Amino acid sequence: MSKPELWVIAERRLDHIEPTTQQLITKAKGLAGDHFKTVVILLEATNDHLEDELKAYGPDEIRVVRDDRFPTATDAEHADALEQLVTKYQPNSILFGATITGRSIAPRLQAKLRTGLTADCLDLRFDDDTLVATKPSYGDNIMCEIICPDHRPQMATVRPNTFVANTAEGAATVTTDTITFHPVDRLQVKAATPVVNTATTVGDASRVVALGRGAASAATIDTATQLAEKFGGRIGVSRPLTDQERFNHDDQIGQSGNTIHPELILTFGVSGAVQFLVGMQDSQTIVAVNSDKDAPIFDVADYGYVGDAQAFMSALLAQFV
Ligand SMILES: Cc1cc2nc3c(=O)[nH]c(=O)nc-3n(C[C@H](O)[C@H](O)[C@H](O)COP(=O)(O)OP(=O)(O)OC[C@H]3O[C@@H](n4cnc5c(N)ncnc54)[C@H](O)[C@@H]3O)c2cc1C
Repeated sequence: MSKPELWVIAERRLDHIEPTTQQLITKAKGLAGDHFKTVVILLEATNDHLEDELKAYGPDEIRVVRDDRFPTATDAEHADALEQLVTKYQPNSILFGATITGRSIAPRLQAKLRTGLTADCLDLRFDDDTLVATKPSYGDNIMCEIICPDHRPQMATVRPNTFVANTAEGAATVTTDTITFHPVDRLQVKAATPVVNTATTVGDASRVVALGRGAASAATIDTATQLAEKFGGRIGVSRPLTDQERFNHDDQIGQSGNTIHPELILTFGVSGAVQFLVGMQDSQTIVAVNSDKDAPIFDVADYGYVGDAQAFMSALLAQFV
């Protein structure tokens, strides 16, 4: 019999919390309602205080386990520690970020617990106490809702940036717990060298100029680039444009690209296929320019203009001179 606890497994990135953790806390609080307690599980070194980066997001409890081996522990050692906590507390459900680390630890834990794990989810909801996890399936062509009716805990990994992190009222209780650290000798982390990655993806930008097949000429892309510079934003593209040499997967918005929530997105010549919309429809303000008045992008747009992308861009750019 599981307890009504919904867990988020906190992930460390260098000396900070990986932002997907905060996004998952906000989502978990929304899912929990009055029925579940949201608990963040944090494995950290004795002198770490990563819980300080989590409190503001308002989980009911942050359960901390401290051991100086955690920062360099292997994924197998993390999974072993988590198994001990799950056995002790019997949570109803556990959420991980679908990051490289989350994708490695979650299935190890799932195999130990002999339960179900839905990977790379794009949405979550509860049907009573059954977690309904939505994920793209069959070559990403359909969205499947997957449940694990017979086993607990229910587990899911969630794609980064699928949900927005919001700070919340209420003080989280911080508790400490212990486990027995079982070293996995056949695998040892000898050193950890941070990879300095200065590359950004469209997911990092707060303002985005998004181009689709109706705005794909070299001249239009040049105008869009100037516009993005004026806005202090970044170019993003629909999938067809990743065929062009100047764009790649880091620039792609959508189901098989990046999920983004910028404060402003201007879309030009994008039809609004569901695979594109799922990656940007939660943007704060959406402006759409399309020559087809019936294009589905207008269904999600706050402001729409029916007409030529290049003409609109040039007119907008002229306002900055
Ligand atoms: C498994 C799978 C995963 C996918 N993942 C993604 C994904 O992550 N991201 C993604 O984007 N797509 C994805 N797709 C593809 C998606 O289905 C669409 O084909 C794609 O989004 C269409 O891109 P588009 O809107 O640029 O092009 P189109 O659908 O061809 O639309 C072009 C638009 O431009 C308008 N237009 C034409 N000329 C002008 C002009 N001069 N001025 C203004 N407007 C003009 C047209 O009216 C039209 O609406 C995926 C598909 C599959 C099957």
